[in-house]
Amino acid sequence: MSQHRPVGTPGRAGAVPALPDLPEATVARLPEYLRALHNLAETGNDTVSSEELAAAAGVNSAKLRKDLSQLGSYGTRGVGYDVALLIDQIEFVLGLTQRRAVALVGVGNLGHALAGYAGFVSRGFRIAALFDADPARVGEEINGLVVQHIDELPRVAAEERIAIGVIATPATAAQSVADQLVAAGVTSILNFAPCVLAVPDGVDVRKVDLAIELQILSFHEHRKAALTGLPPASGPGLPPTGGGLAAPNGALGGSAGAGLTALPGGLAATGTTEPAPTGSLRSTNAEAVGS
Ligand SMILES: NC(=O)c1ccc[n+]([C@@H]2O[C@H](COP(=O)([O-])OP(=O)(O)OC[C@H]3O[C@@H](n4cnc5c(N)ncnc54)[C@H](O)[C@@H]3O)[C@@H](O)[C@H]2O)c1
Repeated sequence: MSQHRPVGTPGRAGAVPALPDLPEATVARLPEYLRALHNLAETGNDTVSSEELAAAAGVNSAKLRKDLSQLGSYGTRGVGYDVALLIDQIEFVLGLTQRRAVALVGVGNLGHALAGYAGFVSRGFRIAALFDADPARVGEEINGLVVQHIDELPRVAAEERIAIGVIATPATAAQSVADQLVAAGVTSILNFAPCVLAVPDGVDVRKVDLAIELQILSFHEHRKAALTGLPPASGPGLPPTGGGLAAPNGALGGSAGAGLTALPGGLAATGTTEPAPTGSLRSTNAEAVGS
């Protein structure tokens, strides 16, 4: 007996299929399952157990079973999940059954790398247009696409039915670019600029900031050093600042490395990390990495 109960009815002309209202954390894990499933399919696997899929996706198997049950997918006892069917279900829920057109704004260092990234196409997206404000960049061809002036955005967005805008401009230009994208009808934005964007209701913003990811890893390094009492691997410390946070000396076993300075309220500052720029840590937009 098949234990897959598909949500909605993919492909039924004229019908708006029912979609489950999934927790954001589940939505964030679905692409991981999809990537693992595509790898399994490519290596000739027709079925997969929840344990195998969980290991391939790097999550806990109970969490995976719970996530997939919310899609109406329970697997078959003794057999596992049908790989092709689960790919279809996840792609349907993520809206990947149609190739969405993406516009990239800001074709500098990062924009060049993104424009040349083959992974977008294989994961269901089509970079349909590249824009920049610098006349020196307009007309340049990257991966078969010609960079257009940002003033062309409204026309091109309508012609290409742009669904998603990617911002790779300096932070100072990002809000104005977001406003232009929204005015052109774009309702989903992936923002690489280190700033918070204000957008109207109904517009989704995801933010990618590798520096924030590094800062989070830095916190864990910092904490490990405090717990073990070993000096951090990064070498000699900088002069203590009031901006850093660390565990209190006493509570975490005393000598947590050179430069650990007790602060009122059970926090301490070490001289081992530079203070984080406050702007980059204030975000109301969803983080696209590590959320
Ligand atoms: N998210 C991350 O992990 C990450 C990593 C690296 C860089 N960044 C950020 O990405 C952004 C781009 O970085 P970069 O190194 O590619 O910068 P860059 O200066 O090389 O490129 C920026 C491009 O944006 C264009 N631009 C500026 N204003 C514009 C406007 N109003 N409309 C259209 N185009 C405009 C410029 O002409 C330039 O070509 C920066 O905000 C940077 O901080 C983010």
